[in-house]
Amino acid sequence: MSKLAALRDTVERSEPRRRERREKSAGAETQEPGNTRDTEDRGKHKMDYIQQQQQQQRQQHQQLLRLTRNLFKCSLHTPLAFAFDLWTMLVSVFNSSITPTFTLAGFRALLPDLPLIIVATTVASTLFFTAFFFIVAALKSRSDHSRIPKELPFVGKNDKEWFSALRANWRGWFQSISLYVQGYQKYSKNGKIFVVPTWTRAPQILLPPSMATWLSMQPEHLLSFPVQFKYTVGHPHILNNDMVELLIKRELTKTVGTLNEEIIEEIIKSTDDLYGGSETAGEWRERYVFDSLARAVGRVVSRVFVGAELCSNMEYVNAGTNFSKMVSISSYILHLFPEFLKPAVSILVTLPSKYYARICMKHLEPLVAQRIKDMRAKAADPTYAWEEPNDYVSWMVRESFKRTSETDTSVYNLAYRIVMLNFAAIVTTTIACANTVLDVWSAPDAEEIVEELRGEIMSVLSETNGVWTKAAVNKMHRLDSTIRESSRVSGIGGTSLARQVRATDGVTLPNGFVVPHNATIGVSMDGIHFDPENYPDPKKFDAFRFYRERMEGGKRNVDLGTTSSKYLLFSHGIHSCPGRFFAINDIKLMMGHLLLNYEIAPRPRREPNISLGDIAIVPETATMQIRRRVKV
Ligand code: HEM
Repeated sequence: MSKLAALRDTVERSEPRRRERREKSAGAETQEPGNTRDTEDRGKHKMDYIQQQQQQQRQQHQQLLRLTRNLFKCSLHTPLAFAFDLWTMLVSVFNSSITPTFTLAGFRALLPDLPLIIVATTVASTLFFTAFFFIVAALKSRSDHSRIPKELPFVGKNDKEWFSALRANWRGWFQSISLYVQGYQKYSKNGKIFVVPTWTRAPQILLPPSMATWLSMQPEHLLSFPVQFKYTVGHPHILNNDMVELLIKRELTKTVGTLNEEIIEEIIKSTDDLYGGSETAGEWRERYVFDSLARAVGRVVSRVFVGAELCSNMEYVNAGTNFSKMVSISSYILHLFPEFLKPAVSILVTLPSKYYARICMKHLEPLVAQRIKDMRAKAADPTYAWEEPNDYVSWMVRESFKRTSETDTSVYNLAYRIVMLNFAAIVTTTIACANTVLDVWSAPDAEEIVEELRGEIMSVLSETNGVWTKAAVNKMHRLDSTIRESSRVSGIGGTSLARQVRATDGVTLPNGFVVPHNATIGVSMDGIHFDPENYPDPKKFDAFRFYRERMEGGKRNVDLGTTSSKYLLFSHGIHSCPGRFFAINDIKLMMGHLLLNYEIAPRPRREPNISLGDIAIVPETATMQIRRRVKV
């Protein structure tokens, strides 16, 4: 019997039973309590009725399962059948009802078996695309590997294997951390250079830590960050422009601490919405760690970027987060293709990020246009009844008044800068918050850590009447140490200071070795962060490690914002993250508020971050049990 015939059979066989059940249940409904004479009969009848209902529900579930199994088997049959199956499944899930399933399945069952030609075309095209993808990946990896100087040791590649370059890249995709740490121990510790494969990019040449400071000081025209914004984001005139970074350094960093009242207000609103306000005290809720924090962080960061009104529009906030995710995903996909195919492939793979950028722009363009109008009106007439908000949009518009080019003045270009600012700020800050929550509340001594942190925060805030002043936040050294330590052990990826050689003649390293044009270089961040010479017992999450170094070791440069060749979360040198002081302030405020106002249940284990190539992804399925604390 063909699969489709099997489905038709299931549907037909189930129909009389369904009719019978419907009749029974209709009868039961009319006979229910009102039709019985005495109380005993009524009670018995009610019990029967409930049991009947339960049994009916059980049968419906079983049928749904059986039907779904059959539908999936049939999915293999034809693409058209697959589309129907998917639709049927979705309807069933959303309606939690079996009726539409039967209707659609019945309709599906009426379809004739589609001709063999369609089945053959589907199979042939799948095989063709798989073979095409395999050949493209094999050729690209071979060409990428051939550009690496032969004399450098390669970790994770065996030249004697068939398709050695492709297989090495595969290892670079799934075993990256062990390769980075292995190569670091064997070569970097001895001052030598080595190479690691990456599935997506060309193999990366990793330099010993002794060259990290040199690497961090190289100018952009020699070595630059290996991004593909050309394809993933476009708008080169906006990206290759100084305005975003200038305003972060000149305005945003200067205001860190001064906008804490607004930031705390937004933190309170967003955490009340997500985790419950004081009226819910004591009630446990289960929340996804990453997703819920992304919503809160997106809102908080946006308060300073775009002001009080737009920051609470969750369509805008979520679109900003999704834009960042989709740009990263499309970049990873594009890295799989050779340069000449990227323009064509990018049209398809950037559709999701373009969609989210459009949602952001729908809100940003009118905001920027209105701000320009208001600021001009106020400049022309100081009595104009309008107060300029102290946010990134105002700083940007004021800066644009000093400039003349279309890139720096058009509403579209100014609004798109905010989209890119979100890209740099939201996901990175969320990762740091999510890692901290997971590391603290999964630690064996979670309760003691939380008690000490609460004690510190309360003691500092008692000196400022509960106000989160800049000085107060700076005094929270235990909190700072906890976030820094979490980012050391959990981090954002396996390598740091990744740079592509732009100089056509290559670049000469401090030891005289010449790295060729277009090669990618960097340092093994995992190796450095897990080196026992840098951090005793390096794999342990030791929340107060840096606090002790500060208090007992007399070290002053161990706060979260200090970068060094041994601590690379924010990179190091001339390209170290300019937004880190703003990010750190936000993370401390967010964690401080959670610690003081919420209780998070200790977690049985810390789900490991997922290492994909050179990035570390916080497991999005990790959840936390959280409740509002009862204040005494
Ligand atoms: C915990 C949060 C954050 C982390 C871990 C982080 C990390 C980084 C890293 C590793 C880089 C690359 C530096 C390099 O080229 O080697 C970077 C660059 C950058 N970050 Fe951040 N960042 C964070 C938050 C932010 C925020 C909140 C903003 C904006 C307000 C921001 C704006 C930027 C910009 C504009 C660059 C590019 C700098 C350049 O090209 O020279 N970042 N960040």
